[in-house]
This record gives sequence, structure tokens and C-alpha cells, in this order.
Amino acid sequence: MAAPMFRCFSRGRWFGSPGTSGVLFLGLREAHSGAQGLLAVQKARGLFKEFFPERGTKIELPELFDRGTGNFPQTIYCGFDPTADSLHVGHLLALLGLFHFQRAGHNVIALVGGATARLGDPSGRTKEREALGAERVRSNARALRQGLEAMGANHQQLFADGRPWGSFTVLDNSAWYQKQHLVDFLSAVGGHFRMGTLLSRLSVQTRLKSPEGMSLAEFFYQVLQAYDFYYLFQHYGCRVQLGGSDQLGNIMSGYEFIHKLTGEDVFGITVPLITSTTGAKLGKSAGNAVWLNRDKTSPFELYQFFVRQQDDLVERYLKLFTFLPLPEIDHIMQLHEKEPEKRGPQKRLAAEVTKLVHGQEGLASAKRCTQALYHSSIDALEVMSDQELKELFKEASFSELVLDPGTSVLDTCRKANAIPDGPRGYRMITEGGVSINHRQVTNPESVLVVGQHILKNGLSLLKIGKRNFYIIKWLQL
Ligand SMILES: Nc1ncnc2c1ncn2[C@@H]1O[C@H](COP(=O)(O)OP(=O)(O)OP(=O)(O)O)[C@@H](O)[C@H]1O
Ligand SMILES: N[C@@H](Cc1ccc(O)cc1)C(=O)O
Repeated sequence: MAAPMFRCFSRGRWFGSPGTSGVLFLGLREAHSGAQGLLAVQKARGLFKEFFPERGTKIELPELFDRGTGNFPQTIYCGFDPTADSLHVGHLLALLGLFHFQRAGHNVIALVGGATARLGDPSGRTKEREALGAERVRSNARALRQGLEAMGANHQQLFADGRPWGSFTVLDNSAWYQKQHLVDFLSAVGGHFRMGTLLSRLSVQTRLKSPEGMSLAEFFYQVLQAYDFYYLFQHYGCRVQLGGSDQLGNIMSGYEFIHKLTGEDVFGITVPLITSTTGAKLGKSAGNAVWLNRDKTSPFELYQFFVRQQDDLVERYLKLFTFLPLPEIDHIMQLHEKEPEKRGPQKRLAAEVTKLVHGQEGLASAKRCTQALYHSSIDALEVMSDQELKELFKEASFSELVLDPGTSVLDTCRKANAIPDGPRGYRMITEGGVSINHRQVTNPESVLVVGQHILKNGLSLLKIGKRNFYIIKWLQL
């Protein structure tokens, strides 16, 4: 096997790096002068971070995606382990990477790791993952598959404008491991891996040095991921694996395995890791995941997550998380400089992502909830579905109350536990701190009126101060 070159290129300089080897850091355009198109564009957007290996023995990475070279179309894959019952915003970036290839006419595969999730990837982790039972992994895998297929369909239906794109396929690696006999697998595959190389991976080194060490199952993980790449290469002609930058070691194992067995060139591309404001990787392990499954994070919450992004991040996120062309993003940012209070880029970012993840109806729902909660829209509140109301209730506290004759504003606030007992609570109303259905109520003794304080759908929205919302559902109206 010809060894890949183990150097890093950045802004025209080479860096040798002992732990990671042979990685080309976004210097692709310079390194392959004249390389244009998809990789250069995604490099400019900041979506593609590292490329591995720097050079193939027979073919160079940029040539793979060139319509003129006879290599067209390619197949590219990215794996997602079902260690939870939903994808999260961090995964979205890798998925967007796949979608960009699909838009350029290539075929893409989103691989659910129904088998790999049972072992748990040690990459980027200081502790072993909690072991998941077979049934839990199966049901998580079903949920992930549904989420991926729904996003693939939204992408095709809402963003394609009738353009012919490559295919989007969802597979599960349990399909090929289910049929594998352990001894056959070890004897056929195990002999091609060298212990020294496997042990040298950063993920392995980190875990071996940790107090609890590393289990054989975790250690074996990279072999399965390498075999997946080989399987997809053999059966689907897949030459490129995409993943977060924590996946580089596993991708290298795949490269080495395939190259050794077939002499063919395959490649890895990584996307940057999305972090929270504290610098922690956004995801389930850090406990800060923003989920893509509606039951866990509603379209409204997802929308608000992006609306809340700070000015210094929003341009980067527009480039990473949307398909908007760069000149359009520049234009949006220019308008923003003139009217920053409108939060135009944040709203556009939120709308584009919500549409991709939850479809047109999810976006409409996110906007309705935003209108109802933050923009005093009674019309929006009155037409909300039960599901939307439940999603809103996650943001606001919810009470079901019986409407006794003569129920006053004060009674309502007290029963909903929205104001303190005694004169302080009373004063909060008289001093103008309370509104019902977005209208200020200053008389604590006023009796509730249906149609004004109580909406057609039997709801009242109580607001205390600027941000504390209480939703009341009146029973026996
Ligand atoms: N915050 C993130 N930013 C960019 N890519 C991410 C992020 N989180 C996960 N990914 C990528 O998504 C793919 C699937 O990851 P996986 O399902 O294993 O999640 P994970 O890395 O285990 O997340 P977690 O650490 O939250 O458990 C990988 O390529 C991974 O690198
Ligand atoms: N190891 C990846 C998921 C994955 C699973 C199987 C693969 O073949 C590829 C990627 C992760 O944990 O993020």
C-alpha cells in the first residue's frame, strides 16, 4: 500500500502533526491549483474542514466530483449512531454536507449505525458510553431513519425547484452485521488491521490513558466503521466518507483497510464541530443537544434557538446551515448593519433550518407560536392546534382550571400560581405588571369575560412581567 502523505496544509504552510496524520486542512484549493466547484465552494462556506488523504495514488479528490472526468456521479456516505431517539443540530451539519453533494448530482447515503451503536464510538470521548440494549437501539434506529427520510423528503420537495439531483438513501449497518459470523468476520477482516496503527489513534490513546481505560468493544469500533466504508465501497461504489472532525481517525482506518484490500483510492471529508457558547461540542453527551425530532424540541424551540444566535455567529451559521448563495448572505448581512434590531439574518437562518427539518407546516407552526407568545397575537393563539399548544406549554407553565361564576383576574392569577400571595401579588396587577391575552389588566376584581379574557378555544394567556407566561385551559365552559 502506498502510504498517504501525513501533513497538514494551512494558509500556504505545512504542519506536521504527530497525532493526526495526512490531513489536508482546507488548503485544498491552493494545494490543487485550479480545483474549483463543489469542494472549493464548501471550503469558502466553512462547511468542509479537513480532507484525507491529501492525494490519491490514482485519482485526486477534486477530480472525483468533476462532471468532465468520467467519474461522475460519485457516492458519499455519513454515519449516525442511534444512541438517542433523535438527531440533533450537530448532526445537521454532516447531513447538510451530504445534501450539498446530492445537489451537485452525486448519490448520498445516510447510514444509521444500528450495529455500531451497540459498541459505542470512543472518538472524542473521555468516558465509555452507557451500554444500550438491542431493543433500545432498534427503536432509536427506527426514529433516526424516520427523521433522516423526512429531512431528505423536505430537502427534495422544498428546495429542489424541479432540478434533477442525485439520490438520497438511508441504510442501516445492522443489515450486514446481522448476517456476519464472528469467526468468519475476524479471520477475513481482522488480519488486515495492524494493532500498532489502531492503537495510535487519538481516540484510543485518550481512552487508554483515562482512569477507567477502554473496553474491547469500544476498541473494536473503528474496525466496524472501516468495514462499513469497505462494504459501501463494494456494494455502492462509495469513495467518500463525511463526518464531524472527531471522526477522522475512524475514517483513516477505513481508508487504510480499503486501500490495502483493493488498491483503490477513497477519501474522507470532515465538517467542523458545532459548539455551544461555552465551547462544548453541541450534542447528547454534553447534555446540550437541540434535537431535530419534534417530540423532543418543537419547531418553535428550534426556530427560537436560531433566532437567539448572536450577531458574531449568525453569518457563519447562514453559510453552514442554509443553502443560500454567498452573495445573498452578503446582502442579508449588509441590511443587518443598517437595521440590527430587526434580527433579519437570525430570522432567515431560523426559517431556512426549520423548513428543512420540519417542512413548511413546521415553519408555519414555529411562526404562529412566536406570534402568540412574543408578538401579542391573539389570532395566532386562537387557531393553534392541540400539538402546537402542547409545544407552547413546554415554554409556558400550563394549568387546567374550572371557571366558577364570578372568577376574577386576581382569582385567576392566584389559581395559576402566577403571582405571590398577599398584597404584593395584588399590587403586581394594579401596577400594570399583568396582562391577559396580551391586554393589560389593572383591576384585580374584574370578572373574566368570555371572548375577551377567555379565547374561543377556551384558553387564556397570562403574562406576568416581561417574560413569564402561563397558559390556562378553562374546563366546563
Ligand atoms: N456538534 C457537532 N458538530 C458537528 N458534527 C457533529 C456534532 N455532533 C455530532 N456530529 C457528527 O455527526 C455524526 C454522527 O455522530 P453521532 O451520532 O455519533 O453523534 P455523537 O458524535 O455521538 O454525538 P454525541 O457526542 O452528542 O453523543 C458524526 O460524524 C459526528 O462527528
Ligand atoms: N462513528 C460515527 C457514526 C458512524 C457509524 C458507522 C459508520 O460507518 C460511520 C459513522 C459517530 O459516532 O459519530
